[in-house]
Amino acid sequence: MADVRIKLEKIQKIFVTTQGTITALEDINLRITDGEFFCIVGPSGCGKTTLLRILAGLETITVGNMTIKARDTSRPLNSMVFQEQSVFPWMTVTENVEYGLRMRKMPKPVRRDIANHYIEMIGLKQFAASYPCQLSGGMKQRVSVARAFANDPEILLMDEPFGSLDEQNRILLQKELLRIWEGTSKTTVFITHSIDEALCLGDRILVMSARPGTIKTIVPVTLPRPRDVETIRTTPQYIELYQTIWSQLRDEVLKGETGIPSRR
Ligand SMILES: Nc1ncnc2c1ncn2[C@@H]1O[C@H](COP(=O)(O)OP(=O)(O)OP(=O)(O)O)[C@@H](O)[C@H]1O
Repeated sequence: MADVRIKLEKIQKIFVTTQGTITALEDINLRITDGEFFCIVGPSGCGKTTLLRILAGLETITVGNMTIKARDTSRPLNSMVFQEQSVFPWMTVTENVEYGLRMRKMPKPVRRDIANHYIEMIGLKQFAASYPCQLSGGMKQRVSVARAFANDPEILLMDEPFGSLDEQNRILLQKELLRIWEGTSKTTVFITHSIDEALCLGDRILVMSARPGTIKTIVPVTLPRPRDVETIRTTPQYIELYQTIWSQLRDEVLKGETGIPSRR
């Protein structure tokens, strides 16, 4: 069995605002193993981003413990990909992709090789010298994904990275992400609003409750790998898993909207 990479114990997160306190997360106990693709779904405002920001070290924990095992201290602990395009507009595609490596003072020829490798993998070789303003939204998001992988972090944190893309671009990027991830087996935590996306990509799916976000259930995705995102949706196994997750999520979405659980 793979080593535990991320361990969260009894995590609680309370935000203190001028209007009062907001309990965003409550009693989160979680173990994510090395190389796992771990997806998180949950109703809007249930604390998904807060949880990811805690993992990234961008948010403090009110109560509880977090342990992230680092194998190699010369590598960054994490890289984050956001929903909004977060490329630097004044840098070319290559400069964007190699940014983290440059910050780590990696020699230029080495970082160029790594950047070129990922630029090729995301299909932007012809645009390597282009600036973000010359790229479409989907292409810019590809650059963010390539930069995150080029950085070679211990864990990859993705907050709805394809949420703003159209259906066609989303499918293409899911395929590319799967291909790169399958080649690196990098521990990945991926937030999405889409059960479909979580099923196409994930090894396990955490369904969170409405705020305060707790762990409602964790569903292992038993679909075989390598996965073809175009055909997997038609399998009976996929349909069964979809229904299992939706039945858990539906009540929480309704609770989030109305404050009361559904009768169904
Ligand atoms: N810095 C902050 N200060 C105060 N409250 C916050 C802060 N960040 C998040 N919250 C609150 O914590 C709760 C969880 O927010 P969070 O953004 O983590 O949810 P989410 O599940 O990612 O939502 P969505 O799916 O809509 O992006 C919300 O009620 C939000 O208003």
